[in-house]
Amino acid sequence: MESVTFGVLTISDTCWREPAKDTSGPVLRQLIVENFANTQVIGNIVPDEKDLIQQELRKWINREELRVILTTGGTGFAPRDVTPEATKQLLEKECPQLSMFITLKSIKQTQYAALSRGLCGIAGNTLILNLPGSEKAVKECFQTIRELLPHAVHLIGDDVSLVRKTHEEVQGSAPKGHICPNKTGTGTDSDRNSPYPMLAVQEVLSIIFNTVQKTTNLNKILLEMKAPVNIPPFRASIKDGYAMKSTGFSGSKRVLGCIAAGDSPNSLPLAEDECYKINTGAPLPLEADCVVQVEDTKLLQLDKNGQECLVDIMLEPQAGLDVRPVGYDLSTNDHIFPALDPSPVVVKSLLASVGNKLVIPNPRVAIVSTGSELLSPRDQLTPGKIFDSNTTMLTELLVYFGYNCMHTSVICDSFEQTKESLLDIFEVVDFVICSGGVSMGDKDFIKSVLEDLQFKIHCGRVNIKPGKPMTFASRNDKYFFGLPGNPVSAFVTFHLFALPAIRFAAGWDRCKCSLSVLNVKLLNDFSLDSRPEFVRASVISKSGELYASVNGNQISSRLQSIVGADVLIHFPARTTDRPLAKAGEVFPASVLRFDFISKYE
Ligand SMILES: Nc1nc2c(c(=O)[nH]1)N[C@H]1C(S)=C(S)[C@@H](COP(=O)(O)OP(=O)(O)OC[C@H]3O[C@@H](n4cnc5c(N)ncnc54)[C@H](O)[C@@H]3O)O[C@H]1N2
Ligand code: MOO
Ligand SMILES: [Mg+2]
Repeated sequence: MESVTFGVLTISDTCWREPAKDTSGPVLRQLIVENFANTQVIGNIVPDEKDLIQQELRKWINREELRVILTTGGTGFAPRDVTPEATKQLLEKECPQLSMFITLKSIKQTQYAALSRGLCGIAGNTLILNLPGSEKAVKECFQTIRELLPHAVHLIGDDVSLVRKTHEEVQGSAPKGHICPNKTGTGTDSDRNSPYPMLAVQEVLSIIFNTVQKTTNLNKILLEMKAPVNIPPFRASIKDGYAMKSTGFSGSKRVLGCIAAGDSPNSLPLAEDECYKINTGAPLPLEADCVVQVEDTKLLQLDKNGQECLVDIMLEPQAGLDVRPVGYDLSTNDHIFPALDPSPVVVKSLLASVGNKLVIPNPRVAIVSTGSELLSPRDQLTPGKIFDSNTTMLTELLVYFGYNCMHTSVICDSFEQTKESLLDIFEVVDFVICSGGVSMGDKDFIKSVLEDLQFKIHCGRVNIKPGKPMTFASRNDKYFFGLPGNPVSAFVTFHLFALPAIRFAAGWDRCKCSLSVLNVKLLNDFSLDSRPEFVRASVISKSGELYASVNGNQISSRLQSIVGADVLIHFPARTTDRPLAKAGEVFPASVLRFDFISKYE
């Protein structure tokens, strides 16, 4: 619950006199910290005096960032119990259902809960809850309200993004259903808001990982794989030089011939004053056991054909010198992969090195672009039309990350044609990465087609900029990503959601599926948006420290913002406290490409 402060006020004459006796206050503070990451908690103790209670409450209510006050004590029937009376006068709105809810839950533990008079209500942007004084009661009440608090704070602050964030941060038992943020409606004429809740990025990723099935258990396959051959399969020379017996000495030796890489190992007799000229990687003659590099020799004589026939070996030969024994790099039955590395470059190269015919099955992916306005980049531009950049961009991104695109198509904005095409395409692929047609327009048919095809729409909106209407749906082991049509939205959501899903299906570990994240220092101020924003930026390395410069106008239609985009900076949503990301501040950023530094200064 970033930038939210809780206040815990212990109200008790005894504790005020002897603070060590206050156990409920510290317990509450601890519960808050344990349950809501990144929150601040302040605490104080006041006696059962109405004025003093109100004085402290007012101070806290006036603090903008202090959004929840939990009082403990002074709620009972004793003459000096005045917490509810002190609280009531400060409240702008009472929340009797919340007090009733707490009481109903507490009564299940003890009937004495009926003797607590605690109030709940709102003052300014602060929620105030009167909890009883006993440590046990405080713990029980906290459990009761724990899951309601983020939503309550969000509603009071009218801040959709904050509740998303805080909701995720409720540790352990976050509700499985989604909190419905404001502006979620039925999508009907009388309520034209999107019926899809805006999910947080992490929430969508969890859904994806819990939905997508691995097409192959890459880790298991790779870790269990044993080498069917030795590398090298023969004793190989490490140098260009002369192969000989180490039992011979330095001095002049007759050159019996030349052995090149690819020659089969010779088993001819070899005397101590004889040698073979040999190349790096060539097999040693059976009787030789060392190589002396050409730099440590001198040519003494050529024969009449111009071939070397006598050389001076200038150093003492030693057994094993510059020889790679059989299986030195990898022995038969050794594990081929000493560790997990999902990189297709690594996996395919190592498999090639052992002559393994195994092909690791990758997910079958199709790229689909929707839009009646789309023309192939090869066509002539005509009025009202635009060139289709998404098909090329998404196909190239797939290839860049090591996957094949099995199929591409461009579909016009028609329900029937979209439905028919998707049906056909899903016959041959596991994943469709589609762009366009997922927002609120009457030609945006993707979601209704998915429903018609009995796909489950797991996500219809994400709380990010760009990419809000990103849609993820599945049916059995078929997966659909509806990326928004705006080219930059498609670019960003491909990296954030589609790529991790494909990698996961391909057998990658969850933690490796998303792009790597590093910290960058911002070079210029940037106005934060009401949605968390993923901003294209170039990385500049200044004496080894990484800085980021935002790539111009970030409107989601402007594909130019991906030029020189090394990273996507993760900016949090704007809050009243923090409208700006300031130059010099450090932010996490997802690395978009392997060569991710644009400039060294
Ligand atoms: N009433 C609302 N309208 C819109 C909302 C909203 O919440 N309420 N969301 C906006 C956001 S955010 C985005 S992003 C877009 C997403 O739109 P769609 O996914 O429905 O995509 P289209 O409407 O088909 O196209 C949007 C835009 O992108 C251009 N486009 C589409 N495909 C391609 C392509 N292959 N190559 C190049 N350009 C493409 C298309 O021409 C449109 O200009 O919706 C907002 N609307
Ligand atoms: O989310 Mo849209 O992707 O901002 O333009
Ligand atoms: Mg649209």
